[in-house]
Amino acid sequence: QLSPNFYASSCPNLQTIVRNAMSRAVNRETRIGASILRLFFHDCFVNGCDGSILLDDTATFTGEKNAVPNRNSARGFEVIDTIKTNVEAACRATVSCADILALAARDGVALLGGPTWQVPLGRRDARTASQSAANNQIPSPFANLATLTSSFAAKGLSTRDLTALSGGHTIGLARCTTFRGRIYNDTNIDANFAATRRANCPASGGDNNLAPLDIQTPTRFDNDYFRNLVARRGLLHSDQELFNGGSQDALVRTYSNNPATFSADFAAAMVRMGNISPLTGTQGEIRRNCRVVN
Ligand code: HEM
Ligand SMILES: [Ca+2]
Ligand SMILES: [Ca+2]
Repeated sequence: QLSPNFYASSCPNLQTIVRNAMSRAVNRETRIGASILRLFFHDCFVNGCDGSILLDDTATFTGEKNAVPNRNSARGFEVIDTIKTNVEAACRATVSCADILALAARDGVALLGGPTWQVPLGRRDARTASQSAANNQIPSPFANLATLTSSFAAKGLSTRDLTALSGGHTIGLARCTTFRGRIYNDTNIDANFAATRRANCPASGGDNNLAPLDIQTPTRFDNDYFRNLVARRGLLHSDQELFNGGSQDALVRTYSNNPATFSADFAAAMVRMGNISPLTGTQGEIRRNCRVVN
């Protein structure tokens, strides 16, 4: 029951406000488009797209920011704060943080050269968060294809959605700790690529050293992620699971040869991910500050 026109009369300039702020943020740091896209994924996979990931921990409230997949990793919260401030100035107490995140993720992708799509709107913000759900329901970079498939199925997403959405790894960076096992132990990896990555990710130490998820075009939203997988240059173990002799090999090849198919599937899958159990109507609230419940 979300609709792209949800704020058409209550906040007619919403999309322009979000787009302008994202444009400034991406110009300042291209990685921010990637970071915001990931925030949206990590929001939607934990009790739906309800802005839960945006809530700060306090003495009496345990949020999701310190869950294992997010701690020292999730970033871009200041940009969401800026957008929220601008949106509140134009349309007080009207637009949810969950919807702002959905629009910002779409705009980040488009600003880095990727597809665009209409974002269904009308989500409301959670008054709760779940660190344990974040730990248990956000997929691990060490997972195999069967586990990734079931993580996505648990959210109503298909294996085709899994593969298309994993194409989000065409932008952004990962810490050594998330891919060390792959570059030292996996055998389904290009030897030169593994050597290149080991140079800045030692067998011990350097846990926070960064490497691009897409070695070719880390700041461009294109289909190079899939070309890398075919060349056995996936950075995460979970990435290469999509092209390792299993059910997704053919689709990875299709995306690697046909950027338009990837773009269309990615956009459609982003809408489906954005539909994961939203709060609507009188559920939840319109948070005034994305970091705290009203
Ligand atoms: C399929 C299961 C997935 C796994 C196991 C996974 C895992 C990871 C890991 C481990 C990182 C690096 C985090 C760090 O080192 O701090 C990362 C980064 C990233 N992920 Fe995923 N991810 C998955 C799916 C997705 C999806 C569906 C999207 C979006 C559609 C996405 C978008 C991103 C982006 C853009 C980054 C880079 C963020 C930045 O540079 O700040 N990922 N992912
Ligand atoms: Ca959530
Ligand atoms: Ca790329």
